[in-house]
Amino acid sequence: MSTSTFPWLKGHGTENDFVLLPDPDGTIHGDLDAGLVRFLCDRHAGIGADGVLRVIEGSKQSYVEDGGDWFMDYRNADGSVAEMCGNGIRVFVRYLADEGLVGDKPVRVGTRAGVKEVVLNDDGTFTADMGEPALPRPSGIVVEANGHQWPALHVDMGNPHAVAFVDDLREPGWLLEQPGWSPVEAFPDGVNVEFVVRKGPNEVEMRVHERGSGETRSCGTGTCAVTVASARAARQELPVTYRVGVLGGAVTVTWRADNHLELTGPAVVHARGVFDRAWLPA
Ligand SMILES: N[C@@H](CCC[C@H](N)C(=O)O)C(=O)O
Repeated sequence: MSTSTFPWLKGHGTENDFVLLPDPDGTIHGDLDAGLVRFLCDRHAGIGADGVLRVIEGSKQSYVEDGGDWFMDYRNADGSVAEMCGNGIRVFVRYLADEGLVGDKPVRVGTRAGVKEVVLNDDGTFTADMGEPALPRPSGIVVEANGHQWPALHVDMGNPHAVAFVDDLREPGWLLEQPGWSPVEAFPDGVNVEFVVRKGPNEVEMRVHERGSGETRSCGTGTCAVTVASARAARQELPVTYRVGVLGGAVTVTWRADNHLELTGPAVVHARGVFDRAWLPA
């Protein structure tokens, strides 16, 4: 049964920002209403965020078989469900660590894309084992924005990405709408689109239009997809490490010899409050 007031926190990872909803027993929010998510993420009428991270004990959720120690119930700003969030998972563990809810061991975070292990590093950053990438369609994808088209690589990080190389990050123009893609059947559930420029042998910069959230200042799963596309394009051997610059900062991604992607970056929680459902529009 949902309560009339509930706690919330706000955090970000390289300025990809989230409202966190602690719900350890899964009883505060039931199945989390999409309308509530949209309201909380609204930057003018709500709190404002790219997405919502609901925090449930792994054994108290019923979305996946193995919910890990803690399950990250991720929702995009438009209320849709996504499988995984690479910046969100670091913010999620930042919250758990701040609250003393985890010890020194790697935290097993359950997601709809499987359990991911996250560690807190001595320098305050977090490293997430993001698992193996999949390349369902190694060629033939085209993405389109503002009348321009680019060939793109489909990289699946548990959620879908299309990575396109550009000469200049201004080339795609304003990303106010979801970029188009072809063939349409490649992404039946939509896609996150990354535009990338190479800055050096192991350094790239990117912009991203996220499915369900619009253009954001960073996307962790996107930085992994971009690393895969960049290393493949340069025919680099594994392991390989990239610095990936995003609008909100930079992260480090290592594509390990065992084919796992490891994402390292900052995560902060910077505000908290109590929300009253009576404030929701009728
Ligand atoms: N910002 C996230 C990705 C969030 C989900 C994405 N919009 C989707 O729908 O797949 C990240 O940091 O990975």
